Order: sequence, then C-alpha cells, then structure tokens
Amino acid sequence: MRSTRSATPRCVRCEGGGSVPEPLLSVRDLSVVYETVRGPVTAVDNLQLEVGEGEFAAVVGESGCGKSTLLFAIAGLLNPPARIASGSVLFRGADLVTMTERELNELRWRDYSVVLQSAMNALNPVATLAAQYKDAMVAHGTHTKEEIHARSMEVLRLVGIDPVHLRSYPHQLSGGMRQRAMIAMALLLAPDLVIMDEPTSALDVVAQRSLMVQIKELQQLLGFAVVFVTHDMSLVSHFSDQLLVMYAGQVVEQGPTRTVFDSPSHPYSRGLLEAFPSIRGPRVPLRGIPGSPPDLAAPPPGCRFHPRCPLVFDRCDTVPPALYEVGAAYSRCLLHAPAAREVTS
Ligand SMILES: Nc1ncnc2c1ncn2[C@@H]1O[C@H](COP(=O)(O)OP(=O)(O)OP(=O)(O)O)[C@@H](O)[C@H]1O
Repeated sequence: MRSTRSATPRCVRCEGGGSVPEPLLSVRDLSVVYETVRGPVTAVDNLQLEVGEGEFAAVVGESGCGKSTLLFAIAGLLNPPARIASGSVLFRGADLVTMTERELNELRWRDYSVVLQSAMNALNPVATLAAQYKDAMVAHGTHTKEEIHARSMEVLRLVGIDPVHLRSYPHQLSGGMRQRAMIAMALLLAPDLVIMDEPTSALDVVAQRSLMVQIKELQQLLGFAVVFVTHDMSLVSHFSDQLLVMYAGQVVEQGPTRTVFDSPSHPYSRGLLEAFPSIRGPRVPLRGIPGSPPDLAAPPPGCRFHPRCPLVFDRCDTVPPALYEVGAAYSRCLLHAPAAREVTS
C-alpha cells in the first residue's frame, strides 16, 4: 500500500532500521538564487539530499533545471550572480556554506573533489599531467618527489592510462583519455566524495558507457561516494543507488534508483525515461516530452510541470505540490497528495 504523506526525503542507505550513521553529505533546505536584471531567479529551490559513505547519487533533468547550480553549490564553487539564499551543505557535519575560501581549499581534492563536463577546460593546456598532479599534491601537504611520482603513476594506471602519459599535455590525449586523466587527478588524494558534472557528455556513446563502467568499478574498489549530474537518465540506471529528478529548480522525484526506474511516480520522470534508450531493455520507440522547461524568472503557477503534463487536472495550475511520500520514493505531484485523491477518485 502506498503512503501519501507530505514529507522530507530520507537517506536511501539508512533504510532498514538500526542505528543511523551521520551521512557523509547532508544538503538541507538549500536554495540558490541568481541575481539578474529581471530580478532573482531561484535555480535550486529548497532541496534536500543525503549521501552516505560510498553511495552513488545521481541528479537528472533537462538542460536549465538547476543540476549544475546544485553541484556547484555543494562544491562551494558558486560565483556571483549566484548566491546561496538559504540552507546548509554539511560535509561530515561541517557546513561548507559558511566556510571561508581557505577552509574550502583545505577540503578540496583531499576530502572531496570535482570532475567537470570538459576536462579540456578543467585541465591546464600548457602543463603536463605530471606537473598538474604535482601541483595538486603539493598544495595539500609535504609530499616527496618520489611519493608524488609514485601516486601519479598509480592513479593513471587506475583509470587505464599508461603512466608514460604523465609527460603528455592535455591536447595530446583523446577526449576519453582526458576525462579519465581528470578523474585520476580527482582521485590523487583519495577523497571520500567525488562530485561529477556530466563527465561523459563530450564523448561518443561507446566511450560514454565504458567510462561509466570504469567510474563504477573505481567507486567500488576505492569506496568513495559520488554525486553525479547528467541529463541522460538511462546513463545512470545501472550505476546509481539514489536518484533525484529535477525540474525547473525543484526536485520532482527522489528515491532509490531501482524504485524510480521500475515505477516512476512523477509524470516528468516517466517522460524522461521514455526519452532515452535503455542500455539493456527491449527496443521501444523513443518519445520526447512536448514543450520545454519554463523560464525560471517567471515559473508557471501551481505545479511547474503542469503546462507539459499529460496527466494535468484542474488543481494543477493553482496548487503548488509538496514532495509526497510514495512507497520508498517521493514525488512532487498532486496525484499523490491525499486531497487530490479525493478530487480525482
Ligand atoms: N549566470 C547565470 N545568470 C543568471 N541565471 C543563470 C545563470 N546560470 C544559470 N542560470 C539560471 O539557472 C538555471 C539553471 O541553470 P543550470 O546551469 O544549473 O542548469 P542545468 O540543469 O545544469 O543545465 P545544463 O544541463 O544545460 O548545464 C537556468 O535555467 C537559468 O535560469
């Protein structure tokens, strides 16, 4: 039987009772606003997320829904005109939102690291991999020359690149190798959390899948947690433990990945699932979601998805839905609100 309470999402890994450990990452009531000439734009609206040690959390949604803004906010990398309007980002209980840049620099690379969409932009084009890896290690302690060389070779081997490429410049590597070299750099100091923003998006489909498999294998081998942003829901279906589906700055569905894939409870999640081919499932015709996401400077009243929703009904354009508990997941859809049940039944 499905429960329909309005609720705050809980940690997927904490299910099953027993003592609940402090999550590695706990994002609470997080809102991020861009100050624009047209007024404030809320790109992340009151978001909750808990990621346990070694957990893989994926954030999916169409372009412009706030995924990268969320990721930058978690990593402490937001710049004006963006600002955190409210909420906290607790990493091992310490709030990254209130830390100074110096304190954040202490944690970056060592405790958490970030892999961005394009390694070509993230890596320094005029320095060899060896020089860049050395800089990252030197900035975080007194490593000897031998230690730096040994660790640099070790992480390159981990991602399947011949250590001879320590002498290579980024432009001498293929796109897939550059992304792997960036991931290797992120693993240099064995962080507990790796935050990834569409790390496979610049690659062809075959290279994308093989990099995903490699990321998952590394995660299982080394035990780090992952927050992974992508617009392609099918990409994370077999790799993530927890899934957040974002639309127009809000989480519209959140829960264990298997639950959301097997029985998506939000019409937007269903639309996204039908918009991408499954890696292993049967061949079915792909359908897009008609229309496009709203302008966040003037989102539609009521449910933000209602102008595109195939299941829209009379209250959707006036009543903003909360996140309602639906079995093991949460859904921001009035179809799951107790009052809506009476209206629709
Ligand atoms: N520099 C900016 N100035 C003003 N508003 C911005 C800026 N960057 C982003 N936004 C607003 O924030 C929203 C979310 O942007 P964001 O880049 O986080 O989305 P996304 O889901 O990561 O998209 P993509 O997949 O294209 O990167 C945008 O739709 C836009 O309204």
